[in-house]
Amino acid sequence: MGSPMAQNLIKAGCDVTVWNRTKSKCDPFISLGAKYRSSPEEVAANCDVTFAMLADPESAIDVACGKNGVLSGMGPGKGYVDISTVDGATSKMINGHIKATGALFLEAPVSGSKKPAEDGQLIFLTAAGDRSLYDSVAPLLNILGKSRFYLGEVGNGAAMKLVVNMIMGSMMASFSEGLLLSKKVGLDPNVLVEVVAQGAISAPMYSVKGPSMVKSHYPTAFPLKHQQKDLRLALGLAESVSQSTPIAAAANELYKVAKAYGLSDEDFSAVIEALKAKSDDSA
Ligand SMILES: NC(=O)C1=CN([C@@H]2O[C@H](COP(=O)(O)OP(=O)(O)OC[C@H]3O[C@@H](n4cnc5c(N)ncnc54)[C@H](OP(=O)(O)O)[C@@H]3O)[C@@H](O)[C@H]2O)C=CC1
Ligand SMILES: O=CCCC(=O)O
Repeated sequence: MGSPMAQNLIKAGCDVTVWNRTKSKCDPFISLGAKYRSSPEEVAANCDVTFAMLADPESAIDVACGKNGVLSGMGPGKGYVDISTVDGATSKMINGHIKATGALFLEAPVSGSKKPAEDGQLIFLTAAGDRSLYDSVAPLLNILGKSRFYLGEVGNGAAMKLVVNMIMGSMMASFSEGLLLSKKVGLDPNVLVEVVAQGAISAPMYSVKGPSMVKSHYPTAFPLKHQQKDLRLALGLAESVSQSTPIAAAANELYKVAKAYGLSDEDFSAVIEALKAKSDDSA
């Protein structure tokens, strides 16, 4: 996700500096004119605003607060925008450390996957205690996304993102059950995809991913391991307020099974494979 976003900023004429743990992934951007720095600290020290797009809470904390991390390069007049999908506690912790340097922090997870990222059509779910950074990076968010919601206190953006992805993970698990059931009772799952697309439960996700799921193809847009991470974090959020989420809990178990089958880096629609395996077990 970080790659298409960086590319869009470069194409828009922004002065971009990049860093990634696996350096080779920076090479295409260096060819496009971006500068390269050898650590998150160096990036932060040399830029007014630093964007981060990282896998999970652990990597977000490590890159922000670890050795040669963003914190060491932060200070007054600078801003840090974390786009990674993390939990509210992680976001608040990073916010606290960034603010202590005199810099500003914006939590800005996104809805929308690889294609919307390439097309600059992401939906930003932003939240920060300090609105001035939100206002100053608005032109950059407008390059990367088609809409943005300012949600107030840090933690609200993470919570919104987790609720959205909790729904998405359950929807995909349910759709997978429907595809397999239709096939088992002698229906054509391709026709099911068409029927669903015409009615009240239509969703771009079903129309885009359904045809390839029928062919057992799962080209990765949103890695399954990240969907399971988001369900796990959403269940933690629900528990923190004693909200019952039995559907999401069941979906999470299915994604865990899919991970155990080695599907972590496939698209999250590969969760259907876990159901196929379960059906085979009980046959
Ligand atoms: N894909 C999608 O459709 C969407 C994803 N998201 C969220 O965005 C984030 C990124 O997703 P995506 O780009 O798909 O994921 P990827 O797994 O493709 O990329 C993860 C990035 O995190 C880096 N990383 C992982 N662990 C560490 C670490 N310990 N230290 C430093 N860097 C690390 C990786 O570096 P390296 O290249 O070295 O492995 C890579 O740059 C996730 O939080 C995901 O939930 C949000 C919206 C949509
Ligand atoms: O976090 C990933 C979301 C993927 C999407 O919104 O299509």
